[in-house]
Amino acid sequence: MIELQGLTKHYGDKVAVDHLTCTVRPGIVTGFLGPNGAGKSTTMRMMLDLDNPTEGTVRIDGRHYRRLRNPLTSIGALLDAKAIHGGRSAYHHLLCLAQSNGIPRARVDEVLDTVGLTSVAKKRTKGFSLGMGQRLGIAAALLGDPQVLLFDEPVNGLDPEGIHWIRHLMKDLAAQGRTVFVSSHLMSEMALTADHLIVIGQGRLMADTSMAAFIRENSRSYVRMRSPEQEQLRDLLHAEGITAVAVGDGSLEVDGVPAARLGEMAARGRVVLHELSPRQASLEEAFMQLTAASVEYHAHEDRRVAVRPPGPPPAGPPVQPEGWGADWDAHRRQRKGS
Ligand SMILES: Nc1ncnc2c1ncn2[C@@H]1O[C@H](COP(=O)(O)OP(=O)(O)OP(=O)(O)O)[C@@H](O)[C@H]1O
Repeated sequence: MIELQGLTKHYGDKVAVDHLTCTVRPGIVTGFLGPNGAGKSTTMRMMLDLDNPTEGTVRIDGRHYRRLRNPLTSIGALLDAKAIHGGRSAYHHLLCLAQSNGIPRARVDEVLDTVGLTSVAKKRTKGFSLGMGQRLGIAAALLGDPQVLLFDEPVNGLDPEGIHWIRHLMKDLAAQGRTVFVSSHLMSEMALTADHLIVIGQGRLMADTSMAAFIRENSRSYVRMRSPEQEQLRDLLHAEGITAVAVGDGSLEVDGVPAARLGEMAARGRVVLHELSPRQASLEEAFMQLTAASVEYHAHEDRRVAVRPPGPPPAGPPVQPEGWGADWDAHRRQRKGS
């Protein structure tokens, strides 16, 4: 597990991480969320001893990072996939890491196979597309077969197939009993991957809870009802002391009463229902609700309009990864499709 105790980081006057105390447990995927500038990357860097805390400690399976004999065999991390020597091949990049950490050479082939890079293992990494770079970074994280894994924005640059792959990889790693700690700005992806969430805002802990509890506690749940006899339905509910709020699209919203009870009431009152649906806010809504006050940079309404005018997006060329890496990605997709 990873234990943070009063972890704090100052950059001059700026408090990037502020007395963070929490434990990241094994056997589950723990998501790490926070608005831009909340201190996620700084926290992850301190976990890996790449930055010194101003105060507080980080322990990996009970030890400080510097006390780990071969760190890669205890903790693996994907922080910045671009931080690779471009002149080296994927194979040599991993081999250097293996040799300096006492990891057998055979493991290099294994992890290349796991991330699907075997066919390009001898190519120089400077030709790699964004998605291939991410896969290579993940291979490096897995190299020492560590019990603890950190992934900072792991789905960055991956196509839908790659995103699906990393989601299942993280779940499998957790199911093997490992500690998996992952940050992402993609809320829909986080909702599908993480079992537990640690949320920070302006460096401070805001939530340390299960995904289900986080959504329940930070969002509104209600039941949506639609009826061709809306007035009768409202009167019926009113008679039972229930307030139904009419929303623009002709439906009613009811807070705090289970859908089953509302359905039974409508049946007893012989009111026809066209819709009776319990609604729960998404992770994104719950996250925005919780962190609204701690967002460092807000978009200015006028500026946003200026940047993105109404109508279809301009017909410029899509941003594509350059070099033969792009071809490799396209071929891989084609192979999958055929
Ligand atoms: N080397 C540094 N020198 C000065 N300030 C820094 C440095 N690194 C980070 N900061 C500041 O510390 C705060 C936390 O930054 P950090 O990159 O950890 O946030 P983050 O949650 O990872 O953000 P994002 O989601 O945008 O990646 C920010 O206000 C940032 O400007």
